Amino acid sequence: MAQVLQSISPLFPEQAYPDLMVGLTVSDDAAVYKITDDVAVIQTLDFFTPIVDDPYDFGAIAAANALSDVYAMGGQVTLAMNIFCVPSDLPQEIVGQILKGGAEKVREAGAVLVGGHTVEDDEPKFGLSVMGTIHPSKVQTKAAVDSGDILVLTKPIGTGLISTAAKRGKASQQAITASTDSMKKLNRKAAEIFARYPVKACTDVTGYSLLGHALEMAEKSDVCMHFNATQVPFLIEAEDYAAQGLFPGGAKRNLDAYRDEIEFAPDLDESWQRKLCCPETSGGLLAAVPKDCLDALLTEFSNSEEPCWVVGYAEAGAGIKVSH
Ligand SMILES: Nc1ncnc2c1ncn2[C@@H]1O[C@H](COP(=O)(O)OP(=O)(O)OP(=O)(O)O)[C@@H](O)[C@H]1O
Ligand SMILES: [Mg+2]
Repeated sequence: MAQVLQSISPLFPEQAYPDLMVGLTVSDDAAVYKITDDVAVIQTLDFFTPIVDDPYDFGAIAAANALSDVYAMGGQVTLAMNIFCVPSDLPQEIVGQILKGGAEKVREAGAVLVGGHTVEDDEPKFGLSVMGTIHPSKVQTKAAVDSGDILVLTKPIGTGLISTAAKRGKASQQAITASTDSMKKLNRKAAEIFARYPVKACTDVTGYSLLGHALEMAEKSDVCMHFNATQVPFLIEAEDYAAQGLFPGGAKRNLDAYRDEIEFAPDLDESWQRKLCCPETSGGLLAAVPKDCLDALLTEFSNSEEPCWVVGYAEAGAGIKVSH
């Protein structure tokens, strides 16, 4: 996609839009446009096909996922609009449940749903267009990781493994519930805590996987991001499903795409490598935290009963290194 976008980004040269802080050329989790010296708007949209059976949960997950890109930029959400593709024979009850799941998530985020657009389609698709706000000096990007920063992650990974196991009838109800709850969880509180500290670099972990999104940050920031594999948190039973080979197709695709830029320790076998490159849905925030505020930040996460794991650090160099 990045290559295709290069063909349209010259139509909008940066110098012609001095108030555009993040757009096509920079490319990040969301676009950011400065309105005044104190306020910038954040704009993003996301939608996808059902990834769970329950229509309410699907709506809630799609909404949490769409809202997440505003949180990844460090902002708060203000307005949301539904994007809805509906098969003509989908029962009204299911249509209503998808919309309700999304709307209740928008309200939980403190935003207001103000409209949307619906088209008929063979396969249902749902998501949101979201507007948020942020102080221009507080914008967090993928390009601002500094050597010496500590890498933290706010949700366990493994949603792709559990979804694949569920599709093949191999996942426990406990694992399916844990994964659904994780995907429905807003990144709001985590983003609010990051915003109280000098955190400049953040993204959310989604389809390109933990290491894929980290690689984007490493490349844009000109640093090497070093992960300790055993510090990476996994959802319950996700690693068991990996041991059974229940990887989604995207795990190998991601790994093949990034293999040249990732140096794995020799004892991290193909299964480990795929686990860390497995696509996630509505994952947590991956942030780079300056070392001198790490303890205070972790204490605040702990006091707020919000999870946050230290998973690595940034150092001089390039690409990704993963040790055991
Ligand atoms: N069709 C498109 N036209 C213009 N820009 C696009 C298009 N598709 C993606 N982009 C831009 O490419 C960048 C990456 O998009 P993507 O949706 O993969 O974002 P992400 O934040 O990495 O993933 P996620 O939305 O799952 O968190 C974003 O800046 C997005 O606005
Ligand atoms: Mg994102």
